[in-house]
Amino acid sequence: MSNLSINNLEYSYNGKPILHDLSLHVNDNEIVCLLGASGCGKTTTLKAIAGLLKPSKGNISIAQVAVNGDGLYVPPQKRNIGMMFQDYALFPHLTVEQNIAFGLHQESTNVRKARVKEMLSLIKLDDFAHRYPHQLSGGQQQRVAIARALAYKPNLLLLDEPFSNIDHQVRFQLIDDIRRIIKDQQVSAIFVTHSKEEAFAFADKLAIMEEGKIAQLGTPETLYRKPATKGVAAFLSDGIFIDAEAHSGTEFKTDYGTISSLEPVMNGSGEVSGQGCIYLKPQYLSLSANEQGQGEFIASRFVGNRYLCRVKLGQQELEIPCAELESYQAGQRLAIDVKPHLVNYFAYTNKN
Ligand SMILES: Nc1ncnc2c1ncn2[C@@H]1O[C@H](COP(=O)(O)OP(=O)(O)OP(=O)(O)O)[C@@H](O)[C@H]1O
Repeated sequence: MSNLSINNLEYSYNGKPILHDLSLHVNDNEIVCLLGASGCGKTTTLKAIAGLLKPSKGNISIAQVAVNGDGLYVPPQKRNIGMMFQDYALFPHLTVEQNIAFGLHQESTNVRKARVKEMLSLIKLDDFAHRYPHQLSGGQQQRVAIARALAYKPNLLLLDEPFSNIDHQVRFQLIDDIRRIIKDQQVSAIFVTHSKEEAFAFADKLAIMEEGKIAQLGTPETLYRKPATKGVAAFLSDGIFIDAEAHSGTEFKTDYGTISSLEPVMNGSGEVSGQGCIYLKPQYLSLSANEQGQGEFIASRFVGNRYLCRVKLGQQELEIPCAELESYQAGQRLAIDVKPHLVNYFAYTNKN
């Protein structure tokens, strides 16, 4: 069942449309990550859900209760939403347990104490109840922040870049911890990040925003394998687009030879055909020295477990993984071999 339901939302800043016909549905106990280019409207969407701004059109309901739409506007404090923002700092003059208890002032002392104890145990900081925020690491502070956001049992949790100030070495452990905490509390969450790695590690589904609306919502694997738009493909991977003519859903003629798809690429009326482009992902490409080759070697770099060879193809450049350091010279011609894979093909229309 949908915990959050947003339909046809519109919002403009000073007459400039930011959210445009945006619809999004988040199921019970589901973590959805909003991803998209800087400035595409992710934070604006969170603010609209939280009630921090009023959309000009559309409707929002949380836990099946309408909070926006048809002239209705429920203020933030009545939406029962938990928030955890990058700069949503803990109160410095309150201890850990006082921070967690902050939203529980309407509860009896006994309920408050029990809930704080439960939350402290959930975030594994039982022995830190009397510490102040400055006596905690960044990761511990974020665990307290999540406990504070969850303490009053919100219907929905909003997280805006909660891990961006956390050291890279401990970030993915913290992501695992906070995901476990959210799942334990059976709450739905919307999470905004700039990092694809964080999104893949934290979310059940990704919602990619483009031009003020959701371009595609689905599991990370589905979006990666079958991106619905060129924007989604380019956002999730580091490939390039090349022209292609679809002879069938499995055979595509390109300047780099015929590329085969392991599964037929379909559109609404069957297998695709005609002119379009293919999104070439580096992991399906291999290089070999060849004076007639269409690629030009630029340089390679070591990235820990492999090398990346930077190659120029026509006017575009991309980095292709190589297991070993190749002794190519700058400017050397290289042949590009494309392994059969699930091809991402986009038909050309009048628009593109
Ligand atoms: N208070 C404001 N007044 C005017 N324009 C604003 C305001 N807040 C945001 N904007 C504009 O609205 C657009 C969307 O901003 P928003 O913060 O939602 O983007 P975002 O996707 O979260 O970006 P980022 O990834 O950089 O954080 C941007 O072009 C931004 O400049």
